[in-house]
Amino acid sequence: MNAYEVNFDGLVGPTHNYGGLSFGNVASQSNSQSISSPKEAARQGLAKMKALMEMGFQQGVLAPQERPDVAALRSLGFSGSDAQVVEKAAKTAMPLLAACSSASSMWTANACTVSPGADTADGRVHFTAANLNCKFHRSIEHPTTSRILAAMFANERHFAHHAALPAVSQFGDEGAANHTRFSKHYGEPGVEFFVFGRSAFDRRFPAPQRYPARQTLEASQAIARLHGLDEAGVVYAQQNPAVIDQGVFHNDVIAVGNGEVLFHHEDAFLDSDRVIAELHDKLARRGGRLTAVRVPREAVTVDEAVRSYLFNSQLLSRADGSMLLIVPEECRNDERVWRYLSQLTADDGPIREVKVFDLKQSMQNGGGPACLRLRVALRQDELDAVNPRVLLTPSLYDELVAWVDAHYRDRLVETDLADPQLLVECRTALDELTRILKLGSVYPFQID
Ligand SMILES: NCCC[C@H](NC(=O)CCC(=O)O)C(=O)O
Repeated sequence: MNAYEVNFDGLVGPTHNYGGLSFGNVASQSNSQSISSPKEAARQGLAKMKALMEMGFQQGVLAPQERPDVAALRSLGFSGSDAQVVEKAAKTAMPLLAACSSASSMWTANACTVSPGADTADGRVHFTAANLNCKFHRSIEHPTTSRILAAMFANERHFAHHAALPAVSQFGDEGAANHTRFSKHYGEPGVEFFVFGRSAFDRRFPAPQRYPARQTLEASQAIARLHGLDEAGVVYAQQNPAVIDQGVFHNDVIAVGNGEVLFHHEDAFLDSDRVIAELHDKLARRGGRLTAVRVPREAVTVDEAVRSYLFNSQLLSRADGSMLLIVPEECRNDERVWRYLSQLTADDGPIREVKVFDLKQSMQNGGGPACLRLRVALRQDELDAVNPRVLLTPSLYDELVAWVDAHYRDRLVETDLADPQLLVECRTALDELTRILKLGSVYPFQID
């Protein structure tokens, strides 16, 4: 039976702005208070989705969230009508309003962790929503994320959904950004690779000193248990704490894997040789042959990787078995990174082509091509069970562009978040979107 990797890209929400909310994420911190364009951001994301669809890849869409999150503000003590809640928060606690207004759910690599049916004990595709509890503005995403995933993958025979892990930092979980899967073919058992930043319960593991490690070993282990993964098909690795301290807040800022290929910086992991050897052995027992493309620091420094987002790329398998790398424009603007990429595709390795996309609006908040997509490997029968309206087609693309143009602002700054009209605009847009994508009622304003 055929099997595919389907990329579900996050549709950027109408409140996309630069709140400077993510300590440890260099782009988010340095672009704080810049002027954003929600419309341009959404269009840039849609252009990438369309391009992949036109290249023949399976492409899906994941809906944004209701923002400002009035329910979250109410839980923090703001009261009155919805408009009053927003006004009071703006007057007395602007940082909280900004946090409750972030469009951060666009980075769907952080929506959940997914294990394909070929890897799990019951043969179903398993999803665990990420609690994202390192940052308040992201910790409020998972209840709606769970409802949206349930509406997209609404078939109990094929899909199993798990609620987010306990909402404490000891089980800090950032979803697929710290998870990669290797396999010879998408429909066959593979090796799931979990990369964590620290251990919460075992003091023998080192930890970063400057910036937080968002993902814990214990969270990754819990997900492997929930999904019913076989130890023979699981590898855990600790991210190098030194690179977290240089701004690598998720593993997908320093490594990306697909099929039988791992593309990574030489400083990405602690005990790198052991990690690669274990991946190699476990994949070999699944009938695959790992190729690790290791980028030396002489070619690209960690700092250059963080600024260009070289590794926050999409590594895609083409029909002929070779691979294509989707990188952000920032890679072409960096002379050394671009030189490295030119050499990479000229060499005899698995990566034969590089395509560049302008994702500046998202990049300025630290979200590149890989952050913007959730990968779900599906066999044909599982793909047939997905809500068909969330799979991109030329006509859905046209509909979504028209929807963005009708509802999104061209420009947004922090003071605009205080405008109660923004909430009305957001709800009107999302109400229409749930009809376009046939999601049913998934937003708090639709169900409360
Ligand atoms: N995978 C990419 C995630 C980027 C995301 N940035 C943010 O939330 C920045 C939002 C702001 O600063 O407005 C994060 O750090 O989790």
